[in-house]
Amino acid sequence: MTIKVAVQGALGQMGREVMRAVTAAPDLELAGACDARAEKSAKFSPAENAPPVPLNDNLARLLADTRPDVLVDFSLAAAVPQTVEIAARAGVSLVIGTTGLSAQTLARVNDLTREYHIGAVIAPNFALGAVVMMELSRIAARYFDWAEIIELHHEYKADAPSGTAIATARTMAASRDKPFRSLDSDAGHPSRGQKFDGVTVHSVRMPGLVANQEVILGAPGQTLSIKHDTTSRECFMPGVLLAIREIAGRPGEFIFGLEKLLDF
Ligand SMILES: NC(=O)C1=CN([C@@H]2O[C@H](COP(=O)(O)OP(=O)(O)OC[C@H]3O[C@@H](n4cnc5c(N)ncnc54)[C@H](OP(=O)(O)O)[C@@H]3O)[C@@H](O)[C@H]2O)C=CC1
Ligand SMILES: O=C(O)C1=N[C@H](C(=O)O)C[C@H](O)C1
Repeated sequence: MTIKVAVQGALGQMGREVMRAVTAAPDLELAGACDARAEKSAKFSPAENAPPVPLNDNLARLLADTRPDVLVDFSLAAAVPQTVEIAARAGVSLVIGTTGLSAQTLARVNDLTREYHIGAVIAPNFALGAVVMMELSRIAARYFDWAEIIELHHEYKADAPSGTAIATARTMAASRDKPFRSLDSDAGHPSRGQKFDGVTVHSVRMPGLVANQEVILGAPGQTLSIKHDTTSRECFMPGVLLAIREIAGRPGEFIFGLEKLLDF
């Protein structure tokens, strides 16, 4: 059975990559594309030699016209609350990679999955290597009382810190039976970063980067560094396609984190 997919934020860096990956997958069909900048009802070609697909800046109209099974969203955090309401009412399941979402938005998506019998996967990072990095950091956090994260991204990134850094810090803290330690003298020194669940996070933004994260854990006499480097956005696609295929057959389920779909 072919799964019909629409993309929100289609003209962005990730949206374009998702359209290429969906077009190349034999079991998926790119049904339509939505973006804030799209000309209504325009048609455009998502990849070389690919057939044109409808491109619309009105999501409700696009979903009504093209009837996809799954909407993939890589857009802007502020746009997601409206997107999820429109998709749910249209009975379309969600795969969301947009970061910077509030706790209220996550809770609302959870409610919508049950109310409208749709599935939803939200993952701060779809790169399998990054998910492994987060899992290794979770395990290591039990054995080290000190931890800091340095995340480095391209200069166009809208949010800081990254969704991955926040999720990593939360997962690490949750795996421990006592809080992480840090210096009392950190207070009042902005260059010491920002704490999330006791883990200090530092954000670097500059051209030349895609996405990188290093988790450094410390204990007397030793440190452990766990690092993931993204060199192209292609790395997110196996995770995005996995999420599309899984959620198409899991109505009513809300899944946060790609690790829940992997065999850890
Ligand atoms: N989970 C993961 O694995 C990953 C997550 N991300 C996240 O994905 C998101 C997008 O990243 P990226 O592709 O680099 O960003 P881009 O800015 O390149 O793309 C976002 C696109 O969404 C469009 N957009 C903004 N507002 C709306 C709206 N209201 N309706 C429809 N489209 C809209 C933008 O249009 P315009 O430019 O006109 O504003 C733009 O075309 C970010 O939150 C990023 O953190 C990124 C990589 C991996
Ligand atoms: O904006 C990006 O580029 C990325 N965003 C995600 C995040 O905020 O963690 C995932 C990855 O780091 C790339």
